[in-house]
Amino acid sequence: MSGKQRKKSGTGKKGNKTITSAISGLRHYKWRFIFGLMTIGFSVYLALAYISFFGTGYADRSKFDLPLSDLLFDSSIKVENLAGKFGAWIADTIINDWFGIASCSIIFLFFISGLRMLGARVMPLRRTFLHASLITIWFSVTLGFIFLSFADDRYLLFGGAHGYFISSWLRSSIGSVGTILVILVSLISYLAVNFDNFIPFMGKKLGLEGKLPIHKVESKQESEETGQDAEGSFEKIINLEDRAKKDQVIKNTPATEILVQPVAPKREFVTDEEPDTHVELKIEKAASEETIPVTGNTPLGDYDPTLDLSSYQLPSLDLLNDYSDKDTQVTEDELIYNKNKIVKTLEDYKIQIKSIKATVGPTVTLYEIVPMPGIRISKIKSLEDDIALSLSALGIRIIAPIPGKGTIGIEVPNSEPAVVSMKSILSSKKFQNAKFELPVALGKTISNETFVFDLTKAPHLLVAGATGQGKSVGLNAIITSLLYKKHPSQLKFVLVDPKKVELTIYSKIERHFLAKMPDEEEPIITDVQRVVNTLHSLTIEMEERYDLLKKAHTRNIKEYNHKFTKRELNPEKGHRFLPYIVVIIDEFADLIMTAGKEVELPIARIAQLARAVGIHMIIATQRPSTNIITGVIKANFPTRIAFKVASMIDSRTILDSPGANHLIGRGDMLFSQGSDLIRVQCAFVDTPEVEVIADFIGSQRGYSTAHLLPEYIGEGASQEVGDVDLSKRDPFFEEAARIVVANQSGSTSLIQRRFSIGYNRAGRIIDQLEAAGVVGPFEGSKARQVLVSDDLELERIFKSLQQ
Ligand SMILES: Nc1ncnc2c1ncn2[C@@H]1O[C@H](COP(=O)(O)OP(=O)(O)OP(=O)(O)O)[C@@H](O)[C@H]1O
Repeated sequence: MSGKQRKKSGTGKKGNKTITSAISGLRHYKWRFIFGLMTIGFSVYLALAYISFFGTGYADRSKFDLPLSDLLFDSSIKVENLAGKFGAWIADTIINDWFGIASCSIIFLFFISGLRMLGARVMPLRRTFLHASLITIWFSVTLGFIFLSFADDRYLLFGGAHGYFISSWLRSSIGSVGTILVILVSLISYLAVNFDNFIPFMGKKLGLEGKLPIHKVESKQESEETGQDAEGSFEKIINLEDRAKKDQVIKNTPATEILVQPVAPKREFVTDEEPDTHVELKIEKAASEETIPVTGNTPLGDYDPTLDLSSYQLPSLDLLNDYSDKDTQVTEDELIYNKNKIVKTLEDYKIQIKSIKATVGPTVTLYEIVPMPGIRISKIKSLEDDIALSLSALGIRIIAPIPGKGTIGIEVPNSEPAVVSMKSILSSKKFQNAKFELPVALGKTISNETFVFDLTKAPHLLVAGATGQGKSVGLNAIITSLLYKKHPSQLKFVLVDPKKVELTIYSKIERHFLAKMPDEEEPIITDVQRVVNTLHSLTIEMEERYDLLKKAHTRNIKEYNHKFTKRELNPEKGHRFLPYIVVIIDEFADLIMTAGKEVELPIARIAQLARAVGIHMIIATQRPSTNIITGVIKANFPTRIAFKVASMIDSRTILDSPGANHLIGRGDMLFSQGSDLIRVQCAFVDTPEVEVIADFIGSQRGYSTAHLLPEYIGEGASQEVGDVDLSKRDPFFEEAARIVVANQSGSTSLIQRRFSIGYNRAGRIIDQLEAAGVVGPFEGSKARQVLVSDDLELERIFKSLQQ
């Protein structure tokens, strides 16, 4: 390729990049806000022009035949329309030249688009557009037909030019009666397709009840669910797709069948001549033909936790920026210069080299040398500073020997480090094909390989580094990788950010990915007391999860969830799908300084035990001193990440070895797991990119609240049964007692879940049950013993309480 050609293709690439970055810039929420506002403004203006046209169109009609430029720029021409000359012209165009008075749908569509750009969760655009278009065309033709004979001498064409043209064509082709039939049949078909209750409604009106091919069960369930009558509403049309799926779940059809079922039009389920129950029967038959599970339960497909938010879409890679234009290659000259300097410095100290090999990484190049036999490795190691001096470069690190290779490595920073974009890392095969439970793509290693690790194996992570060296970017990279792989039903974050700036971006994904205690306002925890309470609440969650694991005879969350999805665990007995919980604590030092042991102990306890139940912690600090990263913390956080730190002592505090003090900053880091120490260039993800991702997730349908952690009762709360006043029993008391006896389990969480109440109230009910003699006393984390064995005995207790 000639130099010219190369230059040309380079420019083309750059052009593409400019367009891509411009597009991703436009997706930024601020731009969306501006466009949204402009679109709404335009729709209001159109509405004004449209409404005003009905009063002023007659007076203005002589102006509409003028060319637009004359109309707009000739100041002697005046119009009556309140939206001015342009308004008069556009109203005349959309009404008379297009679809007549039904053109108001265009204004409505603009308005809805504007609201959606502003982030409002109103009607889905594509479906609204489809329905609005069908309704507009129908009205246009119908009005065109009705007012056909007035068309020539009026300033207002009710059906517009479109309606006039189509209806006159229809009338000349199939006559007036044919046209009326077309209009009526199309209307009835539309209503029948989109309103489930239309056919039964018509059947009833025409006295054909029970003779029409309808799906009674579905209609019944639907009206029970919505409380709406036959006519339904537009809202109902647009929710049809979701509801169709939900109905399938209710009917216990196998999951595989649900997924392949065409969702929206319910008429798919209708078989012309068959009785109402046919569809139901067919589904059940299909299910019973499958092998019946050993448990003898009704055969069900695997439980799919993602069905709760079945339309959820993972963020796409387009949301991320590509920083590859900042990619700079290390030149051959630079490599040779560095090699010569290294060889010369070593020779100065009488160290002969057999061979030297360079591996170019994104920010650092590794020179691997094989010394002549008889050279002591410690001698080379001691020359770190001399080599740094001769290369006049900071951040030189000597690895002697490179584990498993028998060579000595000298890492030299590149003169122009490249930025490793998050996009390149997430699009890598290694990450895309990663089969880990919680895959985290961190960056690129020195040999330019994508570095991916499994957080569940970590199982907790300590991140440290001096200020401004890339910690926050690192945390964002971790969160981003998880968001790109996991469905909201599978993962929840607990975010602690005493600085109140770094993690607040994620509050938008509260109803998808965040967990918090009930009654908490803010999803991101910034206050020390709330941190302490949340940590205790996590400890309760951990204990509850251990209970569930024990009851299910499983050893860890993976086995438990597997059993649950295979429907081998009964939700009636308190079993539930357990999402992973990742607790991220930024600025851990601030917490330790203010709350000391109050936070250290629960953190250590969770870190010691929570691995098996799917709770993982990531704590970050800029002050890696021994009073912050204590022995207890260190012992429980085996995986550590060190960004550049100020001193060798700090490096030892984090990694138990020097090295982090020789890093070059800007995301250059050492990843330590067990005895492995890997140098990685952290992927770069900028705050606006994270905002766009959070916006994308936040704008999708989510759960009604954040994932709720168990309520935590402070230490002072009384457990005294003597205080319980049985004359003021909770309204759920009797029902709770029946559940406890039926399940023979006196667990607070069971009651909490059954009645969807907070931990405090469930705890009070349990105390009342204890006072009434239904359950035994408090036994630590174990569920209480149930003292009543059957309903008869329970009824006797209820009677005695009423006396
Ligand atoms: N992986 C990276 N690649 C390129 N540049 C980076 C990378 N990580 C960080 N930087 C640069 O370093 C700057 C500081 O990073 P960051 O905000 O993550 O530091 P920090 O350690 O969190 O600082 P603080 O503790 O003060 O919040 C970023 O604005 C960015 O310019």
